[in-house]
Amino acid sequence: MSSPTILVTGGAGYIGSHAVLALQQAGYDVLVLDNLSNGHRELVEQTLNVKLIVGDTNDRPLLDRLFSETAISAVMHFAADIAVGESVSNPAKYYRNNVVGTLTLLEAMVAASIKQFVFSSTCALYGIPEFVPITEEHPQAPISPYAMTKWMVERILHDFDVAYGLKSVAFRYFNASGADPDGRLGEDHDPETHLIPLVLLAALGQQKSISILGTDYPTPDGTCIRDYIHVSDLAQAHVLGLKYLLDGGNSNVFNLGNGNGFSVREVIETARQVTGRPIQVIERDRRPGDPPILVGSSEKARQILKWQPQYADLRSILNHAWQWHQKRHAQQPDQITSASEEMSSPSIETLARQ
Ligand SMILES: NC(=O)c1ccc[n+]([C@@H]2O[C@H](COP(=O)([O-])OP(=O)(O)OC[C@H]3O[C@@H](n4cnc5c(N)ncnc54)[C@H](O)[C@@H]3O)[C@@H](O)[C@H]2O)c1
Ligand SMILES: O=c1ccn([C@@H]2O[C@H](COP(=O)(O)OP(=O)(O)O[C@H]3O[C@H](CO)[C@H](O)[C@H](O)[C@H]3O)[C@@H](O)[C@H]2O)c(=O)[nH]1
Repeated sequence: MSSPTILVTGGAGYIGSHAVLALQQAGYDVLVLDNLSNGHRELVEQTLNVKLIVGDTNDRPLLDRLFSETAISAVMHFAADIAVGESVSNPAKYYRNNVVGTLTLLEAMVAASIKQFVFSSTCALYGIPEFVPITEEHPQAPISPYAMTKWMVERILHDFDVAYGLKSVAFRYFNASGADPDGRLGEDHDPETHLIPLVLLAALGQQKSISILGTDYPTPDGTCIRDYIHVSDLAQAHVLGLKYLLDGGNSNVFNLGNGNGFSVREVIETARQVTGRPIQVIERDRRPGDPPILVGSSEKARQILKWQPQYADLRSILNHAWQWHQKRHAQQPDQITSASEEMSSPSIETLARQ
């Protein structure tokens, strides 16, 4: 019997490419659909050796053709625009790509009778937490258009189950980070907005400094606290979520985090220790749309999916990311644009502790 074929949208991106690798290792056949707006062709075609269809989730005729030509068992949907700050200044882009694009994909799936869907949601839909660690029952109150797009898709998924029997698992990730422990894949966005890669780029000398975006949050050191989750652990959860659906599981939502919060300052300090390099810091104003603290409980995923993260400590996350960044920038010594470099001028400037 041949293996089920899984369509991975956004498989040329950061988390999607790690999921493709995990799916391959679990014995699935994989097909990637990616418009390469933020992804990497060579990652799919060379590193992962998987067929890439360069196309858009908004392209319904393409999706219809794809679903009629290939027997797809399930869809794993990573394709989206992902920058919280940009979603505040350009919400139209986010509602179109993340909501309309997903709706188009779901309608094509229903038309083709493909009934299993794994979705990249976000902990950002909880908004400013009323309690931590955040469980799946925590009230939802998104504070950015990005988070609102994920909230809307989760509502659509609920209604598509009731009306069309489409079964879904939505994973609400906390902060995806780290890189494949064997160094094959990593985080490669341009412009880069995420803290950990930007800190490591500063350690590498690819960025002059790292900006701390807000030092007046109601947290012990004034900087935002996040729950960093290793991308390979996320990928493993997706394989388990897929199996759960293919085994006949009902639609469900799961948090994916480690339950430990680290402040921006703590991440930078740990990065100094892991890399052994000085990292210069500039303190700037807050970035719009950032909740002060996001830390999650993933007990539900552990119990129902039997998910067991392998790399739960921040040092492993930073270490794997550091290995990958060193390799990546040794090959291509280019300069990555940091989204925060284009933001407001610094309020205070501090040189890093060495
Ligand atoms: N990175 C995180 O910490 C995080 C946290 C929570 C949720 N997520 C979600 O996880 C998913 C993947 O995030 P990532 O960090 O890997 O992002 P990424 O930008 O690296 O990957 C997204 C991929 O989707 C592709 N894409 C975008 N729009 C598309 C479209 N309309 N059609 C086809 N391809 C399209 C891009 O080219 C890119 O390769 C996203 O849905 C994101 O919202 C990420
Ligand atoms: O140069 C930077 C970049 C980020 N930060 C801070 O570091 C923390 C983490 O920021 P990231 O951009 O790395 O991650 P986010 O928490 O904003 O976003 C991630 O988690 C979100 C959920 O909160 C979304 O799902 C989003 O897609 C995903 O990238 C935030 O407090 C942010 O303000 C800085 O201080 N300096």
